[in-house]
Amino acid sequence: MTVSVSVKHRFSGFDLDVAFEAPAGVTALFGRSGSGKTTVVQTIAGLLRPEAGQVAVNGKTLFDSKTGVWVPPAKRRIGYVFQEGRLFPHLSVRQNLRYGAWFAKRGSGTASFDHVVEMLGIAPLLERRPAALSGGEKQRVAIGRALLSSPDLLLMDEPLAALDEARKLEILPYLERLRDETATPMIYVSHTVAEIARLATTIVVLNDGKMLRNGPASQVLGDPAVPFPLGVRGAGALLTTQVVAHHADGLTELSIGAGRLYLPRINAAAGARIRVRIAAQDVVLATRKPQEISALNILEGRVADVREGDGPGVMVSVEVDGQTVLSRITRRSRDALGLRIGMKCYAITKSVAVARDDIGTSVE
Ligand SMILES: Nc1ncnc2c1ncn2[C@@H]1O[C@H](COP(=O)(O)OP(=O)(O)OP(=O)(O)O)[C@@H](O)[C@H]1O
Repeated sequence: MTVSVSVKHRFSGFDLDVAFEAPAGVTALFGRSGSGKTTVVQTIAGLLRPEAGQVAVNGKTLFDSKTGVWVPPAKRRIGYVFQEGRLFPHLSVRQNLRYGAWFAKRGSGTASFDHVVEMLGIAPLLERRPAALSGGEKQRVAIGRALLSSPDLLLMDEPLAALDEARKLEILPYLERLRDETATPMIYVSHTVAEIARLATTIVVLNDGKMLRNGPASQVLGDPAVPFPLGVRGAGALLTTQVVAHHADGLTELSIGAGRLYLPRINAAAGARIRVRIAAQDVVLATRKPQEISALNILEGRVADVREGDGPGVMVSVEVDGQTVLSRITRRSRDALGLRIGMKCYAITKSVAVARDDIGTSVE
């Protein structure tokens, strides 16, 4: 199942020109406010007819400016989840969900009501009206309703933007399950790097209507050239690790090759694959293995890249067992350490520096 998008459109003062393929899994459209994310999603949904280009889902052409093909939105078999759930207020949760199922072609429905309800944890809510749900619960119901229409593609436009931090953390595991347990490809819009790092299989970075990068999540987030247009504070590499053990002092031990990470307890069984995003600004570098230091995470690697930005900082890529850790340090520190590509070095972070919402599950 792939989604192929190539669209050009002009608003006064804004030129959109974007082309990408979204393979199975979650493709995140990522970029600053006004970069064109929603406009792209609207062209896929059929809510905006672009001036030129093509949109195809699973080989089926939905729009082609050359041949004049234009499938109207209601016929596209695309589920759309907006910032706020937009549930029917006069219907119960069960009826809202049934409304989604009603749209599924008879016999073509791949999503079973019970499975969707279980996966999103909404069984206790079925008889309630939307007014009696929290923001996070409403979003879970909205996602369930979209899934039950058995769409070929699920579009989610900042589905967590209206939620506070606690609600976001509550809903992210459900979205991870959705990614891992359904075959429905998803296009997920966000400008929050932590959300993208948790969920994305593929990342498309947009900037001012143009595509800046497109590739597997760990590659894009680990690319030192990407963070600058997005703001250095958001920079951080994505690591795939494996749970080794849970320790009595409340720490979970994760492996990354021969290296070890110790993080505050993670709720996952030994052997589980866990995604961890480590913010570049939280990584300290040393050229000799530090002794008598409180930071628990000391990963041995090699300098793979050193990139200067406009300010006093540089972004250093450290290769650790085939994966990349990014570290943002000053030029002064780079010079003091004499960092050069190929040099052995140690990437150090505190266990408590890794935020809860930067730890997810991973199946790749
Ligand atoms: N109907 C419209 N008419 C004119 N300009 C528009 C229209 N819709 C969007 N734009 C402009 O297109 C640009 C991209 O908007 P878009 O909503 O796609 O950005 P976005 O990346 O989704 O932003 P945000 O994260 O703030 O939602 C903006 O400059 C916006 O003002």
